[in-house]
Amino acid sequence: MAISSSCSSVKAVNSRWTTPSPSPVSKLAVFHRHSLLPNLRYTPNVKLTVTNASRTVEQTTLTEDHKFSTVGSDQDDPSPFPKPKILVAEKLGEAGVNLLREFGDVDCSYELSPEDLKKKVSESDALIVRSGTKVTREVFEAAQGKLKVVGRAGVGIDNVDLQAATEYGCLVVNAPTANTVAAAEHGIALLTSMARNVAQADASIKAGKWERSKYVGVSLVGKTLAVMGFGKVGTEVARRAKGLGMNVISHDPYAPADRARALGVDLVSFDQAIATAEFVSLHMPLTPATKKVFNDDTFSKMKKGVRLINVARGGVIDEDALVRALDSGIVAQAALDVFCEEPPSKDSKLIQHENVTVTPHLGASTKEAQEGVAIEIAEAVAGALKGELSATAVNAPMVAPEVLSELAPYIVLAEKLGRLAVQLASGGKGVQSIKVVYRSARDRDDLDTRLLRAMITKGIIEPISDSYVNLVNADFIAKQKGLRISEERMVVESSPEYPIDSIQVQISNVESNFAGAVSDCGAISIEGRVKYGVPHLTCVGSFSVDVSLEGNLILCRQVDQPGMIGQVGNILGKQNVNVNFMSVGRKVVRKQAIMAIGVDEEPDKKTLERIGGVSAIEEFVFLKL
Ligand SMILES: NC(=O)c1ccc[n+]([C@@H]2O[C@H](COP(=O)([O-])OP(=O)(O)OC[C@H]3O[C@@H](n4cnc5c(N)ncnc54)[C@H](O)[C@@H]3O)[C@@H](O)[C@H]2O)c1
Ligand SMILES: O=C(O)[C@H](O)COP(=O)(O)O
Repeated sequence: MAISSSCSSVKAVNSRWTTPSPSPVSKLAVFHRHSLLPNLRYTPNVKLTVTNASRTVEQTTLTEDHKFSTVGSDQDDPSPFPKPKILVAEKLGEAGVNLLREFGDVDCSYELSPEDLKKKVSESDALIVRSGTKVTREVFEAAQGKLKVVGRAGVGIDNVDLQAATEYGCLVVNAPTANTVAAAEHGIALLTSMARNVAQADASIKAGKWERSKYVGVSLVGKTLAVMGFGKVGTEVARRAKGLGMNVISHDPYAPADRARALGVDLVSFDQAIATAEFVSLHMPLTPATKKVFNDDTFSKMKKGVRLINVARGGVIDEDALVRALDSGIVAQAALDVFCEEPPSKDSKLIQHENVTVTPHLGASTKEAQEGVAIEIAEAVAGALKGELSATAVNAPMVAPEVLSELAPYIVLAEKLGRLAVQLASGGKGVQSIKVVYRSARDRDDLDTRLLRAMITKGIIEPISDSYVNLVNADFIAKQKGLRISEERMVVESSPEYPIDSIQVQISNVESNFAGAVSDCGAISIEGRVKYGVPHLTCVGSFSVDVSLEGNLILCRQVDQPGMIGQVGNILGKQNVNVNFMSVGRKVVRKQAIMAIGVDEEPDKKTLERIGGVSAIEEFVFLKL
């Protein structure tokens, strides 16, 4: 479905006036106090100090429309806005909870029923979970856009419906590093205890038995371990297994071979790994591609008597097939920390199997890891609520802080250009086809435009719909609305010190309510630049102008003749409308010109009609920024 513009426009010819749509800025101002991607405004040289238990950072940064230039404890924050509500739905380390309390209202409610969870998220800005809570589409539906961030206090995000989160514009962040060592240590604990029957022997002796010959184990030294998934945990398991004298191979289609080689690990194919190894340890994520990847077929390819360790996700194994492989002796033993269903049913054949050792998803459960994870996720969630782009975002592009800070004024420019362009479109066909041209002196791959594209999309969509657009859902919403946004990079000769020379937004196949905005190629076209940190409109159609993008804008197409600035300025002045910028662009002297007037206030209908009544003015339009 294409979107149609119904923005305010006035034509001098027939003086038709349509009611302006409500200002998207006012709609968003409150909302943005604690939301991902605020209505960014660049205030050069503003210092932001973020202080928390683990670090103090000072950096030049963005502020929001309402000039929230400092973020800190309650005492420092004079903001009249309420604190964000953060629901912690599973046990989180104390240090993380304390960090969150400095920033928001924290509700620690554990073991919520799905119904209670849905009720609570509809009142929460952020939700923090571990692996025990299913954050389903229904949860996002129930939140009705209130939920801005889901924080997964751990690595695996298979319990969060990422597609639904993205559709609802909710950022998902995780804590991917703090439990790596704990998980690897648990993997090694399962490997060694399985090889020596520690758990079974312990149960036997507690049952009053003394079965020394029954529990003869196998040695690890010289045996081959296949690490399936050479990521963070897999790497640490490999490192430790090497220390135990094992020969380690690994399968991971995405891991760099040199990283493996540096540890003395050979990267091999899946089939080679499982056919060669005496021990197979699983460390891949649960994805559609890895679901039940260990099944009857793959077990049949394994070395007879193989031993299996799983501290990744239960779902990568077909559990019924594993029982069959254990019964047939293909798999001699299995040590499992994770299960398809958690907790597994008490009478599960797999759990009860005498050759299986189990733990209740304890991989990340060390004091150290839990404190680390809690701090990592608290920082990520608080940062996201402040509008920072998280380094651990799972469903949004990650933008490095230095890139963000450099792009800050261009982000504002991008949104304003999007907002202006869509207000220049009219007619029943609706906006469908948008082209953005970035002119830059930088190399092609040295400019990340995802954020700019998202902000242009936001600028285009928000004035004409009630969708809330942010970096997370911009592409999704654009697609849903039938918008095709293409991007083009043009390398120009200017200073590479600045990331972008200019941004041009073109809307094609649509009529305009201001013919002067239609360029020679038939598309509505506007262009802007950042000058001294301030976004400027520099081109309308094929006319050059130069007006700072602050307040609102009046564009007039007129005969280029003396006295025009005075006449229009007079009309505005009489109504106490302050002009903040004015620029006239023309192609041929004394022919046609475009006058761009930046105004602080919104002129009333009569004032605009008077401007339209000036005889040399052929058309004009009032645009909200
Ligand atoms: N049991 C626990 O408590 C616990 C603790 C931490 C992590 N985990 C789980 O361990 C797994 C690994 O965590 P991580 O932090 O190392 O993640 P990671 O993202 O660093 O590593 C995962 C690796 O798997 C690889 N991979 C993806 N698809 C693959 C495939 N088809 N075959 C082989 N490799 C594939 C990726 O390339 C990546 O290198 C995750 O499933 C995570 O949820 C469990
Ligand atoms: O993916 C993870 O980080 C681990 O599985 C840990 O899960 P947990 O937070 O539920 O212990």
